[in-house]
Amino acid sequence: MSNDGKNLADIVKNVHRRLRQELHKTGDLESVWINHCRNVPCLKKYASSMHKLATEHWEQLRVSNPATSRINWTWSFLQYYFFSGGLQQHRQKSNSDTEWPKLILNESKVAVLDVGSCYNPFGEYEELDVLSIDLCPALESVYQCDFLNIPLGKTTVIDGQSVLSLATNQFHCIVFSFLLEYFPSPSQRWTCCEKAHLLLLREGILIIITPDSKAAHSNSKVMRSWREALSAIGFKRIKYEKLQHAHCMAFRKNSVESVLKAEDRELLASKMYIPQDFYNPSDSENEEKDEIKFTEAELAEGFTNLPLFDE
Ligand SMILES: C[S@@+](CC[C@H](N)C(=O)[O-])C[C@H]1O[C@@H](n2cnc3c(N)ncnc32)[C@H](O)[C@@H]1O
Repeated sequence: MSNDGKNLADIVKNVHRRLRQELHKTGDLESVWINHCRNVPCLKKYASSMHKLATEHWEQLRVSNPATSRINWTWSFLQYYFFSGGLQQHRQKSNSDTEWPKLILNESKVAVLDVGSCYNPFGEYEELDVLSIDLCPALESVYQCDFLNIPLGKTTVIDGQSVLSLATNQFHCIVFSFLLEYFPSPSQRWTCCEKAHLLLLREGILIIITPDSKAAHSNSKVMRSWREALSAIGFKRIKYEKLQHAHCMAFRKNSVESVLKAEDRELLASKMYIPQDFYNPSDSENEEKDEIKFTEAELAEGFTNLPLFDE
């Protein structure tokens, strides 16, 4: 990547690192998050850097090598699932007698909620009816909203450029593209996934994309842990693929909400970890070495556990 691209990536990574540092120092997740949301100059710098990084630098790679793109991957999965019989195949596999509502696609469009959208990358697809939200939008087509704290209710309320509440059981698809690792705590990642489950229609899809330029097996333990946590919420992973720079996953909402006990929720939330959670982020040298240590056996197991398709 050029120097400009590297500088932009550093701005983005430094915001993530600073959030982890603050949490490590204070242990007070709520205050760390509130202070972060109030730091408008920092949010705006992040938004413009991320926008530029994605549209000027990563876009070049997308053009020269489309198979590396998380946007292309998501679109191709949605085409398969909603327009080429994927939904019906998975309904049969799940042995469910659920009737998909007749209005499955309003005017043949898939209703997508893109959380942490930044610059509305899915807005280019006519077949998608996208509601793009972000803590600090880079473009006007994206609405301001803190997904962690947005109330869920019967209707989606939009006021000017802000989303004030979101309707449950409304979306065919929710996208978390490079979102979850922004948060300094596993419990925040868990909260996002629980909310996604409430917002999706039954048989809807949660897409999770998380960056990782290492080989697939090196973080297979982490991806397996996420899969277990999401399964307890009622999501079944129906597709996994490791691209050059990201893990891409599609989870299907297979069941209605399950009632979890408080202690189970705590344990499950802790499963939404990322390797960086375990390091003292004040030692910035660790940042580049942030991988969980694996035994040889775990590495071998990792190879067999990461097929292109799970089913
Ligand atoms: C790394 S960027 C990813 C942008 C885009 N989804 C992509 O794939 O290029 C993460 C985005 O998540 C947004 N974000 C972080 N926390 C959020 C929250 N609680 N609610 C909504 N957006 C959030 C950030 O503002 C940032 O734009």
